Amino acid sequence: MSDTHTSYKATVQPSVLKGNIFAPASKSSMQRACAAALVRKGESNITNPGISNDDKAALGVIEALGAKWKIEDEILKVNSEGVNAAGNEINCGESGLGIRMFAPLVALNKHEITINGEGSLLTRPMDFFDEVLPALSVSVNSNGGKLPLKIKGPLQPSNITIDGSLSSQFLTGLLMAYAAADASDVSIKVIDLKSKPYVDLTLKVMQDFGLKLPENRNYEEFYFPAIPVNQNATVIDYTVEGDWSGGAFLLVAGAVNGDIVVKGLDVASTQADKAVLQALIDCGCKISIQDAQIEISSAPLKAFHFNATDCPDLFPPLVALASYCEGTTVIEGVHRLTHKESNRALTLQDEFGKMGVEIELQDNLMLIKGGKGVKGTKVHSRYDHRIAMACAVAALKAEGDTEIEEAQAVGKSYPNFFEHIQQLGAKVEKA
Ligand SMILES: O=C(O)C1=C[C@@H](OP(=O)(O)O)[C@@H](O)[C@H](O)C1
Ligand SMILES: C=C(OP(=O)(O)O)C(=O)O
Repeated sequence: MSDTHTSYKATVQPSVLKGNIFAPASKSSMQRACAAALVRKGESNITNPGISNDDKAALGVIEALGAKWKIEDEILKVNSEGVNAAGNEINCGESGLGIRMFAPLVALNKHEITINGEGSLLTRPMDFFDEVLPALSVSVNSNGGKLPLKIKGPLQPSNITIDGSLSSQFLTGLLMAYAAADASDVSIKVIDLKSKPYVDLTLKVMQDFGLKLPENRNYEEFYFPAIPVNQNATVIDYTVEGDWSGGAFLLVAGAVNGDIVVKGLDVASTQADKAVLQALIDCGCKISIQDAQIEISSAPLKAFHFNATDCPDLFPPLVALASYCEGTTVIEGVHRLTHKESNRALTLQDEFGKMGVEIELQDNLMLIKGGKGVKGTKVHSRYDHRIAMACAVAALKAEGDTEIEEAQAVGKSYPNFFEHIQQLGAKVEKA
């Protein structure tokens, strides 16, 4: 497998896309599957495993927490006896979901374990754990609310109330850990939960792996009943879903300058970023949504309104789309962008500004003044995979070439992104 961390610049020339492409595996689905396969005792066979840096980090974590895994005939086979860390260090790479989902699982161990990460993860907030884990009998020592975290359990589920407004990922981790600890007659109450569909995905994966499932009381309370569950009965077969988050860039590429078919995206998925379909319909591109594939091609595009509060990862592809839509597009949910791999409201404003697209930020609203032409120039990924992909898609119909520095950032979620658009006819050079 090629190294997805080595720095490179990608130069994208204006290109018309044509043909068929499969969306990549969803890292949200894959990372959850890894966690669920670790939690249950027995064998899990995971088809369509992801290969992104975040996915690889998740495999490293479950191994450090006691699971054994191998890839055979393209199927990821995980064997676990439940969470049981041999060592005292865990590294979550650059994955926000990784640290927030695995930290409560790490806390199931009795001995002290240090959790660390890399790149932008080192500056993202983790103070949630300082506040919440002590209420579950876990001692925590963070670096002023940042990584590294030193955690010593074992975590004991109890009735707690948490704040869900910063990220849903903390809840995802607690739900997995409560299931692993066989939580009984206890609930997690959540105030102001954001990114709700991501919690639906967590519950779906827990169900698919036969873990103990809480009752979802209107996203305000998750109640684990006092009924025991046999989490270990059979071999589990799970298929990692196609990725609506990465797929959104392909779909937008089709809408901006193409006539393509994107396969492997399930319209019945609980993934938050499936909502990209609404924006595509509203902007007036040609789109035909079928069970197994989406056909999409360009047409005169018009500005649209979209609320991305619960699907914040759609901001970057939608900004690329809005750049080509006549009029001012308004996207709500800017507050959700501050603590991603970059502060995405500002990085989108800066990098698209270089391409001649004016973006105005009005508190929670982003206004993109589209339809005035996009100019190819030198931009920077800001070490954020979604900024790199947004610039690349915007480059497809720009005037002149676009040079994207530190384009290897795409490896976090979609290492084959540039190869995929090349297969569709995009002229891309990596150097
Ligand atoms: O659970 C997940 O897989 C994710 C949840 C979202 O984060 P928030 O819940 O912090 O919005 C999303 O932005 C992130 O890329 C992946
Ligand atoms: C924010 C993202 O991921 P995470 O929070 O898991 O690092 C993302 O993929 O855009």
